[in-house]
Amino acid sequence: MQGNMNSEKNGFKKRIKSFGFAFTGLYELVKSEPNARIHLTATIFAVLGGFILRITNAEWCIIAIAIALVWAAEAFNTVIEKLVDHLFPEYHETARIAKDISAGAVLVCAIAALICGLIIFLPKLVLLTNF
Ligand SMILES: Nc1ncnc2c1ncn2[C@@H]1O[C@H](COP(=O)(O)OP(=O)(O)OP(=O)(O)O)[C@@H](O)[C@H]1O
Repeated sequence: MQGNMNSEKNGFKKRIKSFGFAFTGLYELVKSEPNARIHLTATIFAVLGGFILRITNAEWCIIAIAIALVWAAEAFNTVIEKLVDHLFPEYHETARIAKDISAGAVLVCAIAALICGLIIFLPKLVLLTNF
């Protein structure tokens, strides 16, 4: 029983620590990647825009998914870049292809997020400027 409780405690502590590592990872991402700082700026604008233009719950869900998609793609792209740089310090065709495909994935997500943002915010901005 005592052993169980201890392992649960350790398990809970471990979960908290894991959250800490995950936040450190996000901090490293923003610190080391200029693109991540662009995503951060876009995220702040999207959230502020959401409040100012009073978007609906469904629109918030779409914006949240779009933001998460871009951040996740950028994070995985950075991981791939770092691993590729470690494995192939010199020019290598495999490294080029891996990095280009990974960058392509970010581009696809960013374009989708931009389209969602335009569809949601543009009509509201037009209405706002008309009155
Ligand atoms: N070791 C390598 N071998 C071959 N080509 C490479 C290598 N490293 C980078 N490249 C090529 O250079 C491009 C840019 O790589 P780099 O590591 O500078 O990424 P980046 O443009 O800085 O990406 P990000 O802006 O997302 O950090 C890659 O997409 C790839 O085409």
